[in-house]
Amino acid sequence: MSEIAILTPIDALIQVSKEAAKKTGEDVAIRKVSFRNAIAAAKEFEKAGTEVIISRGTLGLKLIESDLSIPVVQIPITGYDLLRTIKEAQKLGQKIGIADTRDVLQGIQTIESVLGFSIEKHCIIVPEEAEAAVEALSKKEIDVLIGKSIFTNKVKNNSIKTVILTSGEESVIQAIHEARSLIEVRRTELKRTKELQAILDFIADGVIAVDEKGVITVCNPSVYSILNLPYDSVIGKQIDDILVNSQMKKVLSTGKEELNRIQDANGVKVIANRIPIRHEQKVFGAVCTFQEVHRLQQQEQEIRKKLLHRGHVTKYSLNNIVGESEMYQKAIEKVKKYSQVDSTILLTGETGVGKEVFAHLIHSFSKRTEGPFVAVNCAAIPENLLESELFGYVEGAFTGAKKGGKTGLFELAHQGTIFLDEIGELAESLQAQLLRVLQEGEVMRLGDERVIPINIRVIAASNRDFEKMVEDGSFRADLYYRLNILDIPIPSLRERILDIPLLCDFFIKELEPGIRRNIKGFTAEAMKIMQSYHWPGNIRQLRNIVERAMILSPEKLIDSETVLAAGGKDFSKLHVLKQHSINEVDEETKLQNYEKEYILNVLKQVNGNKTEAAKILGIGRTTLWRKINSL
Ligand SMILES: Nc1ncnc2c1ncn2[C@@H]1O[C@H](COP(=O)(O)OP(=O)(O)OP(=O)(O)O)[C@@H](O)[C@H]1O
Repeated sequence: MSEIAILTPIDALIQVSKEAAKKTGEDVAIRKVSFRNAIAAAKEFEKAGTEVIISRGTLGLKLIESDLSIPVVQIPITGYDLLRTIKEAQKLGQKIGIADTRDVLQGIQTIESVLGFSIEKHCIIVPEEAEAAVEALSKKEIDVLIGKSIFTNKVKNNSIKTVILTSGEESVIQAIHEARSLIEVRRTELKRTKELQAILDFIADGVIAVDEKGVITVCNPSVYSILNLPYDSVIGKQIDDILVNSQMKKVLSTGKEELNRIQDANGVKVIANRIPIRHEQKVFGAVCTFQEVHRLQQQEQEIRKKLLHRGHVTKYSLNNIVGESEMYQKAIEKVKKYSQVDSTILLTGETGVGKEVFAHLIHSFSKRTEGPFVAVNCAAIPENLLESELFGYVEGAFTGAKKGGKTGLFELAHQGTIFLDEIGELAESLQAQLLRVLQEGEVMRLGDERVIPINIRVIAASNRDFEKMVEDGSFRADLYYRLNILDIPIPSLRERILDIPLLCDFFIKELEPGIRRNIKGFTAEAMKIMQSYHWPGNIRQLRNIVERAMILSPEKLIDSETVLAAGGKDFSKLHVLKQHSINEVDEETKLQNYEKEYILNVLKQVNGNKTEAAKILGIGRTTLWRKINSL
């Protein structure tokens, strides 16, 4: 189908159009139509794919005003057409009259001055004035009437000759060129509209635009899904009928943008941006983009998880923790029960008993398991740094603050669990801040005034005696009660010596690939030694000694000599014990005495350096401090 079609009732123009089309090289469909069937014919062309209709005169106007959705180009009456027609009229008579619209008559005025004679002119505005125009010109005793067919048809006086004013080849060529440029412009526009449509269809944000009266003109699919509206149901409607409290009318009247506003949109919490659309200082519409807060939080969570996939996920499950003793199993039962609720948990127990392992377990059993697990050792980070680590900061909050600021660990734990190890070491000022986080469920970055709501579960752990700390005022009582909603005391290894063989087997298997020694286990005597030690460093210390014994052992079975060598200074007193037969001595007193002697020995060796001593003993500095105090 031709992209351009010329429709006209004038035979002469059909012929001219054929010649013109040939000269332009365009494939143009040319059809003779009557006034009555012109619109139907144009629609047929439109349906078949024609992109522009060309016509002229009153028929052209009729097509322009019709409901065709493709453009109509008018063939102009050029000065050349006028000149040609006047020359023809001169051959028929002396006094020439013309009836036409103002623009055509203006062209006549220029020609009159060139030709040196005047023409009677009658200006009309609508075709219905044709008859009156002809009558008025007749009264002026003209010999020839120049005009379009609607005028010449109306001449009743036989003495007046007529010449139809029509467009020549040049004018038709001009119209064909115009039609071609229109096609190109429309195609570019269409491409742009399609691109824009694809963007609007694809983006997850809801986009809604209104005109200056608040009538919805654009609405993308996300709007329907976020607001739960039937598809395609809002275009042409008033924004306030669709979105309660849309605030769009306010933006239209003030011309001021509104950014990052959290609001309720038909029951859905969204974060919205609204901006006015301006042209030459005049607001003629507004656009609103919005996102679902819930979705935003989910995405944020995903990003956080991806950025932090190392270190902020749980490492332990029930498969890699060992313990069959009744006490230990009771603690595990508590883990399973408490993990189902969101209340704060306090884990207590000596260093190395597995408090962090328990925290991981609680997280993985809880409904937060897909969220982050953030572990913070409050004793390992200096007090002045801990605040900014926990709460984060905004750019410029203090000298040395990173560009762009920093997300705090509380924020990073959003939708997950934060494990605050060694909570007993938390400075007083931070104790107050932590209490606020627990009570309000929100944090504020250093240097910022904005409050960030967070949804976290707090697990705290300590090997300190909280009741004593609360009593002597070094730990806030209110914070202690807040943390201690649910408590899980984890038994020391000393209290579950029956688990020692199991743990030894477990560590042998775990360490084997790294050490590359085929170790089968411990001799009975060696195991007895392991079970008679008081294990101040608990499971962590046991693991270290098993590793050392595996390396030192000349045989597949680790014997007592190897165990004592692996235990080194830790086990030196046990050597004596072994000679006495371990079962004869009262276990408790025996262990306490050994521990005392042992600690003093180590301290002596390192000239009283407690950090060094704690390292050798396999216990934390605070545990060592407590033990020295009770010597
Ligand atoms: N039940 C268990 N089975 C196997 N290994 C365990 C178990 N409990 C703890 N461990 C191991 O013991 C070591 C110490 O555990 P963890 O760090 O959880 O102790 P902690 O009580 O948090 O110590 P601290 O008070 O010094 O921070 C880790 O290497 C852990 O893998």
